[in-house]
Amino acid sequence: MNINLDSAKDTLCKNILIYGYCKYENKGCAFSHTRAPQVNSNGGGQNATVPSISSSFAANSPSDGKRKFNMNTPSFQPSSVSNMTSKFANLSPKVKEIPVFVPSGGAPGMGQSISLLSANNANGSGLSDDLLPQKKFNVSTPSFTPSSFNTGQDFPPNSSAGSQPPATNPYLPNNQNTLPQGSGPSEVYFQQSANAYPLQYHLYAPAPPPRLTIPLPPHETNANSMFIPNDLRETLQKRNEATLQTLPRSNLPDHINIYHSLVPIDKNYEPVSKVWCVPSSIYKVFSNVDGNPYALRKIEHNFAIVNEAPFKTIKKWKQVKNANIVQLQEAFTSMAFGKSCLIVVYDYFPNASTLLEHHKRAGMRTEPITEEILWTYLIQLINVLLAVHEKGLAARSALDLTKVLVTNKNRLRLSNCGITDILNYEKDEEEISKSHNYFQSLQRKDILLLGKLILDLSILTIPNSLRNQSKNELLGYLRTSSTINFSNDFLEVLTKLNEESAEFDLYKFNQRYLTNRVFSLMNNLEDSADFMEAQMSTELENARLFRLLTKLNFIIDRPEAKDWTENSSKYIIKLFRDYVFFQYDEFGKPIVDLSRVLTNLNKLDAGIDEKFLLVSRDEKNCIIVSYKEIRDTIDSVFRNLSRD
Ligand SMILES: Nc1ncnc2c1ncn2[C@@H]1O[C@H](COP(=O)(O)OP(=O)(O)OP(=O)(O)O)[C@@H](O)[C@H]1O
Repeated sequence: MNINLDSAKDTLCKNILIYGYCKYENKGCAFSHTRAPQVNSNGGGQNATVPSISSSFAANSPSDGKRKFNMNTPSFQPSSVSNMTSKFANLSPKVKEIPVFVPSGGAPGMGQSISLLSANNANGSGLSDDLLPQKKFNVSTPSFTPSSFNTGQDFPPNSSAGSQPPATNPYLPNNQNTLPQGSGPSEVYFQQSANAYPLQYHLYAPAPPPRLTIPLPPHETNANSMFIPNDLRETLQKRNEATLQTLPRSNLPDHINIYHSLVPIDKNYEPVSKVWCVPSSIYKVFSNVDGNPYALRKIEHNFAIVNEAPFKTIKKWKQVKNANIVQLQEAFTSMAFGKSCLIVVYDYFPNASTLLEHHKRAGMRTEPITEEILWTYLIQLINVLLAVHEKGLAARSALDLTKVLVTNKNRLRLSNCGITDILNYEKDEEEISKSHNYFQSLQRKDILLLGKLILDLSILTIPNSLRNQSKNELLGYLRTSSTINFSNDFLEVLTKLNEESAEFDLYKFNQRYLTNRVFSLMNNLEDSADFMEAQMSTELENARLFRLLTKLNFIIDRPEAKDWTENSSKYIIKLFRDYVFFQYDEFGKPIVDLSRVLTNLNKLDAGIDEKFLLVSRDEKNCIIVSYKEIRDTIDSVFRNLSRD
């Protein structure tokens, strides 16, 4: 290993950083063993303006300072930096040796197009004037809350238009028990979360419509194409927001077994479930064990659950692994709500909606039904039914428009599985004692439920007044209507699924009617995966560039840093910042070019040998320097900073 002894003695030994001591300290280790000074937990000295930070870190750190929070720790530092001491130490730049070009009298010349105009920087040193200690970052500074989100006062002007009647929220204290017009319960919970800082989506300028887009030459691109599309980003951000949403005040229990932070997620709160005919509600919760969010279903059962027997299918349900099911985690009873309730916990899918909500929500914009969507749904539901039946189970009431979730574009998941098995346990046991084929008959009923579900969705294409007919009449109407354009294949499948014959072989049905359709679905899924991968690759560099910018901001304009003179190594960092961000064109107009920033930062991060000219703001000093030299300087200054 090549170690530059000159620079090594200024570099803190990695063993000190990681272990707190170096066993080679007096046995030839060339690196510095001077320990960092102690953090004063009383907030003295440098830390006086940030007492809360210093005291909290001090409380957690051992007195010898070994484990002091340090940006230089191996987990944080990019590998290129940690290798720097050994690999590139002898390449560290000697700024004083870099040729300095001083133009005579600051005459306009080669540096003009990148001249840095700074009206308020009269001293020309490149330093900003506002280096006052009170400007230090302080965590106790009150945070900014947008006025429209003040707790309990205003609601955002764009909250959904008053289409729903006021509902009663059973979980709020009495004085706030009425929801404003048009706000679903979850929206109100969100507003009342005192610590919520909703993202202002409008801050991201949307891409202009194609007719307004200025045609660009083929080698140019605009900022929108460099990042993931706005709508995809917004969807993902909204999901994150929904996942992290909390409810500060409620009369819900603090925790139920290992689950805490309950937030109701029923969009249309109904006290009694239409499917199980017992009071039921669903909450987003967090697990104490793994910290993940889950959907917790509470059911107030009207019979006593005194032993494990009703839960006998739960183990099997937990074993059903399928892309089209909401995974069941566990089921138990709890007294946390004041009386015995059945609790069933599932995976949580933020902002998921039920098929009913997705296609038929009163007063809301819903996705119109097409034959292609119905084929996609059918294939996914048959896929999950095959997996469920294979385990000797039956989906039962999970095959309902209010229980099948849409978790992504055209992506279905069967949810709330296993609940009917628990609630119907005694009746099922009776039936099983009478007939050994009871579960097979339930599986046959699943096919009829599936047929009904697809039929219910298909009739959303016909006028409302014609929907209240019998199953056979509806099928007849769909076949003969001149306004409905379902293919013969689809109508045959729909009829087959709704036939009440004793025998139905799901595998044969699959082979006969769905094989060709599966290829088309597979094609769409592959396209979607390719799209997502392409989007991910546009964001690939973000973390790297963010770390680089963070480093630059840690270094530049530090209030306590005095050494920014022209001969200091830090000077070129500052000139580089000016070169990247504070450029003006030949007409004196600021250059706000994102691709230029990205190009420069990428070159800096890669540390390439390309040389370029940096000019001081007063245009008296010019330095020719390479990206590699700047990167090495930044690394060395940052190392020193994190060692102090
Ligand atoms: N696992 C889950 N992850 C995320 N959201 C879920 C999950 N399960 C259900 N939801 C959401 O919870 C909401 C309420 O579901 P629920 O099954 O109670 O519907 P419902 O129409 O009220 O039916 P019911 O009449 O049985 O109460 C739906 O918007 C659904 O999207």
